[in-house]
Amino acid sequence: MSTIKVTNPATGELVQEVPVSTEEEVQEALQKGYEYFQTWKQVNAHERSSLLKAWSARIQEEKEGIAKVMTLESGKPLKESLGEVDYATSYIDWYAEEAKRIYGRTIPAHTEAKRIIVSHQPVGLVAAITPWNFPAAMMTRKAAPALAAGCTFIVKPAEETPLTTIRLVELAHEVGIPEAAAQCVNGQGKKIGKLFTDSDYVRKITFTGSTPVGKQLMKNSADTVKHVSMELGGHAPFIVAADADLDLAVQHVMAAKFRNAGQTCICANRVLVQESLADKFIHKVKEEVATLRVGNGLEKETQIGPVINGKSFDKIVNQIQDATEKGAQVVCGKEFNANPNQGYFFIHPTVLMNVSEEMTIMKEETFGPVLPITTFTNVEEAVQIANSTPFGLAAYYFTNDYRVGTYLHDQLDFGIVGWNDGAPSAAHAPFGGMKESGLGREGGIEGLDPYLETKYLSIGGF
Ligand SMILES: NC(=O)c1ccc[n+]([C@@H]2O[C@H](COP(=O)([O-])OP(=O)(O)OC[C@H]3O[C@@H](n4cnc5c(N)ncnc54)[C@H](O)[C@@H]3O)[C@@H](O)[C@H]2O)c1
Ligand SMILES: N[C@@H](CC=O)C(=O)O
Repeated sequence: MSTIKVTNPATGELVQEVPVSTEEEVQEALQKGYEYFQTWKQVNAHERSSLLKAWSARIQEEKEGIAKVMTLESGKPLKESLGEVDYATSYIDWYAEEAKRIYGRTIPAHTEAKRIIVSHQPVGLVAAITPWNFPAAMMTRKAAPALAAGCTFIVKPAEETPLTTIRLVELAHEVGIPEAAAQCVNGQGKKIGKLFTDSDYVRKITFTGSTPVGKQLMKNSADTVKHVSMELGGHAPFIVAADADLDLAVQHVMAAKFRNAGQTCICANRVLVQESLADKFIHKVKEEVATLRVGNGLEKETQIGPVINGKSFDKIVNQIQDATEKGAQVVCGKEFNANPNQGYFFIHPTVLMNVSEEMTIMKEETFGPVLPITTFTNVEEAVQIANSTPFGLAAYYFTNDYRVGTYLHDQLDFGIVGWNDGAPSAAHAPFGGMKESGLGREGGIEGLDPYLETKYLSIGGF
């Protein structure tokens, strides 16, 4: 039997081995999900809602255990893993309520002889592929709206972090969500992704991960014209205007950059500070970064865990080296504590100044605890730098001038905009990107639409 070896990126130790689903098992699961859809879609919305609420409550009962597993497989500090369990159940709670609000409408007809009615029905079997950086929340924010809408659901978690997802799916079954309505298969992304996209049983692919993989999934979904939702990479600018509240901006850049060791798709990836405030800002950030404790996520005082694997470690180190070779100065950081042979990968929080647009770090997502700072002279220039990327997920700006704030809101080509706010994620708000950062929204009322078909009924003969 082939297995995935799940290892702890803080120690390199084996956490658990997980059986890889065979092609036959995946096909069987897809068929089961497809067939059961006919039953699940008829379960009334209030019952689906109650089952989702029971699932959320059961996860909360096991919060500590789930968080520990999450830390072991992802390296995330335990406090953040506990926070992610809450974040994950907040999606289930939200869609448990939304399940009861899938309304239709009537449209005034153009003739007395007709009635026009619009209703919604679930799209069918939904196949999800999820990343390692939020192994609980990225799954529940797909599973909860899918199940709420009446879709059946199958997920393939990241190879690095399958354990959290497997447990959450088991808990769904424990509370009575039928096994065929929520399934989990495990294995290599490319292989299982192809089985998902090739399958006629699957009506929708929902993915969170890198942009190249998202593009491939979209291409592969074209032959069967599947619905797709794509939550892909980001390259968030964090703009600090001259009039900004400095303490607030620094507090929020710390959260927006260093959460999960910089491994979130909405992490601040480029900091743009107006020239007159730059020295003060850099000084304060340096002081704050110096207080961050790097270590094993299970240790109570740890704020920055390891990065997920050697590939990620190399990418981040290369970005730092490229920047320094091209003239960036290291304000603090550039200490590494990694041993590829033993399988652990730590990068100490690093702040770079004098970065410029030709450096790789200003073009590519970092997914690590590195904060590059550049300056701008006026807001028009800040917008030009911020928008000069194929990505359009999150952008942040700090200003107390409503004219500057409104201008930036209007000009920035990003799906999520934080004005004096570096932590915009919430289950009740639409999360998603423009341009190559994705398609569709997760969370909020918008997060249910991608799981619903619109059906228009025209009744004649009146
Ligand atoms: N938007 C996000 O939340 C997010 C999350 C994780 C990674 N990323 C980005 O992706 C980069 C690399 O991380 P990664 O390699 O783990 O991401 P990835 O896109 O390769 O992996 C994410 C998921 O996709 C699966 N996958 C991989 N190749 C696939 C394929 N060809 N077909 C179908 N599924 C496939 C993986 O098994 C995993 O479940 C990061 O540096 C970051 O830029 C973004
Ligand atoms: N960090 C994101 C998800 C992607 O990384 C969130 O805040 O939900």
